[in-house]
Amino acid sequence: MSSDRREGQQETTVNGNGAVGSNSQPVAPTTMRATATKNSGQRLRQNPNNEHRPDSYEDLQLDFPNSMYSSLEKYLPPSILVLSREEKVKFMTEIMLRHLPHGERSRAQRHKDYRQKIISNYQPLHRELYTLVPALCFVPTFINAINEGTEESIKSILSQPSTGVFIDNFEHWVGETKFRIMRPNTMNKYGAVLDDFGLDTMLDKLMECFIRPISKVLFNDVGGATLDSHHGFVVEYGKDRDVDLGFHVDDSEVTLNVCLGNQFVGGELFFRGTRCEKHVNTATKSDEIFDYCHVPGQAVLHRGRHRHGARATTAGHRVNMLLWCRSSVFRELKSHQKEFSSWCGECFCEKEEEKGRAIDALRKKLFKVARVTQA
Ligand SMILES: O=C(O)CCC(=O)C(=O)O
Ligand SMILES: [Fe+2]
Repeated sequence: MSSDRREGQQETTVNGNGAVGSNSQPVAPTTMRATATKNSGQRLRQNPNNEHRPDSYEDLQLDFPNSMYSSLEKYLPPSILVLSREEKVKFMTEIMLRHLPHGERSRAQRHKDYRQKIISNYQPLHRELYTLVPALCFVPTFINAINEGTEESIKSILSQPSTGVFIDNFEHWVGETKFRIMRPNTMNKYGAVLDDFGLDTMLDKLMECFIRPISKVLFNDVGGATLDSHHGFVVEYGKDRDVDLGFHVDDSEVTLNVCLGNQFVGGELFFRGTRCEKHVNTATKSDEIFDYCHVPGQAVLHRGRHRHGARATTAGHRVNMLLWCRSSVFRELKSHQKEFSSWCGECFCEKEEEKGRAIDALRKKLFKVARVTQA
């Protein structure tokens, strides 16, 4: 099976822990280093200033994930904290850039240029999609449940359909201008990275305001409560498009998969149990087999490490939007702790077997003691 299937072609990005991200987030240009600001001699604080309330950077098109700027702000020296938001951005970008290895910096530069080219040439058909207006995108019951934010309210809407996003316009533009776009992954020859088309701020909001509250309840064990970056893209299947998608795990903690349409036959998702890196190729247990038929307008939310694939779309045209949500906190913790995979079906079984063996050994020991005392 294909594990972390995008690894081969990821644009490496820093996502807080130095962990590899995919090509979701643009990163800073190398030239910014050469044009270092007058503040570049300043150093970060050793400890965060937890009293400080960071600025919001959500509305800006930034070189690193927006949430990283808010987090880093607590470490700014007092003389920088008083500067304008733009100056703080410049200072923090320089710092983050300094921590990128050289090869990644030039790759980052190319990706930034690539995005800039798209943004300055592409005319969005539905500009309203670039700001997430909940009332236009979701049914009221969904919004109410998120606002309530309880386990009960979240669970009550899990089978509710959520509305789609129009993406056909991208492909039309790509066809007309013959612009060579980067595909979302190595397995899909069709589809597009939504973040490259300027939708990253909107998708960040979707993740923070809607996916994170749900994941906090459902997938807390894989960092659902701390999702802080994403990779958003669309995939297309059918005649003259991709046919199916092999068995794989995603480079995400939580994946949102929304079926946008249109009419199609086939394309079912098949799930085969959640696995950590060590157990990704182990056998499937019968209770882990789950097949799901896509329905336009409906979304599936699953752990990224839940092994899955998509069967052939045998007729029509299927378009799905994927939002791979990641948690830098979870990845950081995982890299330091061995016992960090309670969510892996195989680790769980190994633990249960171990427990069984320990109980067996204890029983035998007690039995022996009882026999000795009886004799
Ligand atoms: O085609 C689908 O619905 C699944 C897509 C998917 O699993 C992915 O892109 O990671
Ligand atoms: Fe996937």
